[in-house]
Amino acid sequence: MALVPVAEALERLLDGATALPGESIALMDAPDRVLAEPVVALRTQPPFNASAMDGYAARAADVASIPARLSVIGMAPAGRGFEGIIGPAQAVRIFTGAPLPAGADTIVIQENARDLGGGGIEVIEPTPEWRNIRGLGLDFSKGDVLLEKGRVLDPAALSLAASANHPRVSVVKRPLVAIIATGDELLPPGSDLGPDQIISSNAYGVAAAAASVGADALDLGIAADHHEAIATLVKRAVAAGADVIVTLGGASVGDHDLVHDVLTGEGMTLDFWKIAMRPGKPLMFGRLGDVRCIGLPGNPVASLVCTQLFLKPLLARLGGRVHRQDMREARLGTAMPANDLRQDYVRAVVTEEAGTLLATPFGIQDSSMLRMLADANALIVREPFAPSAAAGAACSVLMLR
Ligand SMILES: Nc1nc2c(c(=O)[nH]1)N[C@H]1C(S)=C(S)[C@@H](COP(=O)(O)OP(=O)(O)OC[C@H]3O[C@@H](n4cnc5c(N)ncnc54)[C@H](O)[C@@H]3O)O[C@H]1N2
Ligand code: MOO
Repeated sequence: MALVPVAEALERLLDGATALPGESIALMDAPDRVLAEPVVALRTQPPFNASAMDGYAARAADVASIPARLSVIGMAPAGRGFEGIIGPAQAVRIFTGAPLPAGADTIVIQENARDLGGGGIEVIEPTPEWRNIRGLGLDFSKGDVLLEKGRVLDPAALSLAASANHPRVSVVKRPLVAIIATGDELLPPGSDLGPDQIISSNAYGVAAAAASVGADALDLGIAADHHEAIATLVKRAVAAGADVIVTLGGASVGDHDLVHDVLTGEGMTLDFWKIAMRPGKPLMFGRLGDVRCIGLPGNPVASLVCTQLFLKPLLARLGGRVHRQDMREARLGTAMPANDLRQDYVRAVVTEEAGTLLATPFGIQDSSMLRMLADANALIVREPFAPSAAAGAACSVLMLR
């Protein structure tokens, strides 16, 4: 079977992936969630003409020129408006946020008034009409669409939704990705290892990547290399309502690489298996009903590079989010040989020198080497059949952090 080009593999994997249905949640639980429906104002804000300052509500005609002496006939704190009407040469002591009393059409800030005692004040600064007043509906009016569907609920959006009188919002369900590690050699971190065993590491990075695009991960642990063990965890993933099942390892051609057979046995329709990419050639993708199944290669670096390139965009889509890879132009720090048919993602360190990014690849690129991946901050992307390139040549890099 010909290897599927990376761009085509991504297209096929994302085909038909749209935001999951909405769910209603309390606003306090909604930070960083994505709106499934627009937020429409249930009220007008401010709901009355409001004082923007502490001072005196007055008639502009009385305070247009100074000196102006007024008698204070009442008080209007926020939350309790003055119920009378302000007449000529009268004022009401008012505080920020209080409704403008009837008859008043300006606010004299208290710094511009002197208390004369006995209920009188003298205004010492002329104050024009409508000064220091927030008009009815200055912020928004009932029925306004305040936040569009797809908006990520950042702090300002959350406070706005609250202000519009919504205790709950409808947000896109968080995608659920079930993760199944496979391999007789694997044990969880903290284990006493036998001589032929290693630690199962891939699920941790995959789960973190899922969380970084707003998805939930369900770690189903490690299945031994036999059909029933893997099938049991696949069934568990489906029963848990996973939107995506990720298997780790067992995707290649070895006698113990059972993932394909198990998944198809459970009803998966294979879309593609094996792509023109290094690392990550054994990547598998299929659909089990509505559940997308991604078979990640076992080699840890291949697992995580495929997660970056395929799983994160898919989960972002399902979560109603836009995901862009952070691609930059750089210069090669060292020469690179010609590439073969697989698009290469070369672990590298990118530094900035005099405004130019310099990408220096690591000398060894074995896809088992997690330490080098953790030391890398970027992947140099080499197109299939790219010719050899000299140090200083332009290159594309995918920034990882
Ligand atoms: N004859 C061929 N052999 C291999 C090919 C090939 O095309 N022909 N492809 C190679 C490539 S590329 C990769 S990548 C690996 C991936 O194969 P699998 O997906 O079947 O992975 P495994 O064989 O199960 O494991 C490979 C390697 O990774 C370790 N591993 C597996 N799972 C985990 C985990 N959860 N955490 C940490 N490490 C894990 C496993 O112990 C192996 O060392 O196949 C090549 N072979
Ligand atoms: O995907 Mo494999 O990791 O190319 O080594």
